[in-house]
Amino acid sequence: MLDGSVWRAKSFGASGTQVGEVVFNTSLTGYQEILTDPSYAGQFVLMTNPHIGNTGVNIDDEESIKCFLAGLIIRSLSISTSNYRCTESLSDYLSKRNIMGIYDVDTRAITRRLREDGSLIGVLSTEESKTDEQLLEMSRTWDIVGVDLISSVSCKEPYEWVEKTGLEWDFNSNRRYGETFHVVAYDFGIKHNILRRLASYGCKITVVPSTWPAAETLKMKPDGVLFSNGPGDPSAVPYAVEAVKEIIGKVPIFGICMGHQLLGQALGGKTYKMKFGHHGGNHPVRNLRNGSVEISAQNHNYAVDPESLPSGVEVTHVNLNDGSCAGLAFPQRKLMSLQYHPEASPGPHDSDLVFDHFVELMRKEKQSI
Ligand SMILES: NC(=O)CC[C@H](N)C(=O)O
Repeated sequence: MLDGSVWRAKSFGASGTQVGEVVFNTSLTGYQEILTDPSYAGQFVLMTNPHIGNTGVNIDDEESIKCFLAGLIIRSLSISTSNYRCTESLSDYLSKRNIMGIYDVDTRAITRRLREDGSLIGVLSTEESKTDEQLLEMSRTWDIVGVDLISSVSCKEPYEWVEKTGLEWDFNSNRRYGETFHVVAYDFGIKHNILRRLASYGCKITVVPSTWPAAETLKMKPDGVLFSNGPGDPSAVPYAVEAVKEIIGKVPIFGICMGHQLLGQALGGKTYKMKFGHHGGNHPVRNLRNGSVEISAQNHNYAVDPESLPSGVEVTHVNLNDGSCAGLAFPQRKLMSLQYHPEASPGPHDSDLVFDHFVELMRKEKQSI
């Protein structure tokens, strides 16, 4: 890693040499959804839960069309899989997708280091011919800051999304209205469960690429626009901030994670890189409007600086671990956003009703016209 440390481990999945940013994720389970979350592009995910692989993988839990992350780092790779939904072992799955994994490495020691030093660039290699010094040099000359990662994970053409959450997994199906709202969803690396939850809440969705012009979006006369999650540095994608700026105030808006950060910038605020970010399914967040606490799923390395926001913008949620901004609203401009993941997948479902709040925002707007 960039701090000069070298860790010996066993390899599984693909072989080769890969560079990326090392982050740790504290989720106890849900590794398949984590592997297919496009927001991990350019990163190695280190799971702090030591036992990974015991439920295998299945065909339904994919959060995108492929694994975009740089690789997986775990303590112990389960020698067997036991789950009625399992169709493949984790190891075969990673091999087929050409993703590197390592195990039998002291993940607790690496996590402690990341907590002290912050996220670090690392290199995974199975190539005996490469010296430690060569690998360390790769970690010194590669960076994730300032790089546009959303364009490499976004869809290339618009498409419609209709699939809802399967009934056996829909724990919140009582709050539905039978009315349909057309949402244009910007794909900065969108997780499928955001689309499924919106569909379950009565939305007809058109997913558009990250570079889709705002004018084209407005021509579609959507009831609302969603700005999705996505990988990397929000300051590296000024074209997306411009699109957000052009849409603000014209239709109801919901931003999630990267979408929230782009909204923060479009409103005139600043984002900054956090020391080691938030990645896990156990982050307490306080809703400042009603005082309630949600346990949330999170995955981000950047955050919006609330001090930098203009007046009128309300901080609606704070992360209780470090006090950072976890949600915004600007009622006059019909927008709301969360830094974390209400769609979970994986993670707790406490925040699911925010999709209902977005639908409410669209309903009010429709009634007022
Ligand atoms: N999940 C996301 O959308 C992540 C947003 C951004 N890439 C960050 O790391 O902060």
